[in-house]
Amino acid sequence: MAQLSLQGVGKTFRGRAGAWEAVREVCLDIAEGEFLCLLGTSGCGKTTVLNMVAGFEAPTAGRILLDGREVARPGAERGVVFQGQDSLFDWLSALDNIAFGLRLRGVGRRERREAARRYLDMVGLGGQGAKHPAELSGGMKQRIQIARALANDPRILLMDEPFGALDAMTRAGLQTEFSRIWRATGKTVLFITHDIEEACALATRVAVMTRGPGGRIKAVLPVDLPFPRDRTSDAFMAVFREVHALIHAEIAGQGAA
Ligand SMILES: Nc1ncnc2c1ncn2[C@@H]1O[C@H](COP(=O)(O)OP(=O)(O)OP(=O)(O)O)[C@@H](O)[C@H]1O
Repeated sequence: MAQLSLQGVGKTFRGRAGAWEAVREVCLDIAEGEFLCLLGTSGCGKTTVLNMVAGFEAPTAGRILLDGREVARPGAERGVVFQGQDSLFDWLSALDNIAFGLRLRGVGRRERREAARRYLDMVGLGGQGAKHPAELSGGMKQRIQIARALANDPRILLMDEPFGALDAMTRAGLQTEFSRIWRATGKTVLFITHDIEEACALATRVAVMTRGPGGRIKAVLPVDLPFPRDRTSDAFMAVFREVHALIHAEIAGQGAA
């Protein structure tokens, strides 16, 4: 049984501007420990899908099952890492930001400090836990967000373009590190991106969406390449080209055919 199953999921927003169909009939089965990248052009509905899996939004069609049970609300077994770096609490140190969820769950001070230190080390920021968000670079803040999500020990990480706002070199470095962390922890990851290279570097499967409105899953491609991945290898280039062709058909408007 898939850990996470999206079955004919649709979302139509209704507001003052009228109805807007963001996604239509999205079907996806994600196995435990998988790294699935949801890739698509801007506005195709990627964030909408992630928000529904997170339980922030309810589907208007179909259903989402987690371990066979319908998702109705957010839950601690799903950790979310957002786009950008604004979700950290400015008034808390890096360490206290990481420990925040544990504190809410009533974990004792010593235990949560130990856990926070462990995850701070894991994201390569050991010894920098006393710094506040204003004293951290963009890449460091994203590492803290990842550490904070991991500290809650979720079964699934939901990540919405977590490296999108970073410069190319920082982004590539964090991709490599996060891939290592994923392999070490065995978490299931649903990762949203519009970056083809990022998807090919990280994913075990890439799900390509059609362009919006009413974005659907156009194709799901397995990326059967060993980790750590060599982005200059012929095999990597071949996968990149395949995904690129699917995405560019969408940009050129041939996708619906
Ligand atoms: N709350 C909302 N009310 C109305 N329309 C919405 C709402 N949220 C999203 N939409 C619309 O749904 C469509 C999909 O938006 P979504 O943010 O899911 O796309 P995306 O693929 O994540 O885009 P991007 O890559 O640019 O972040 C867009 O046309 C957007 O305007």
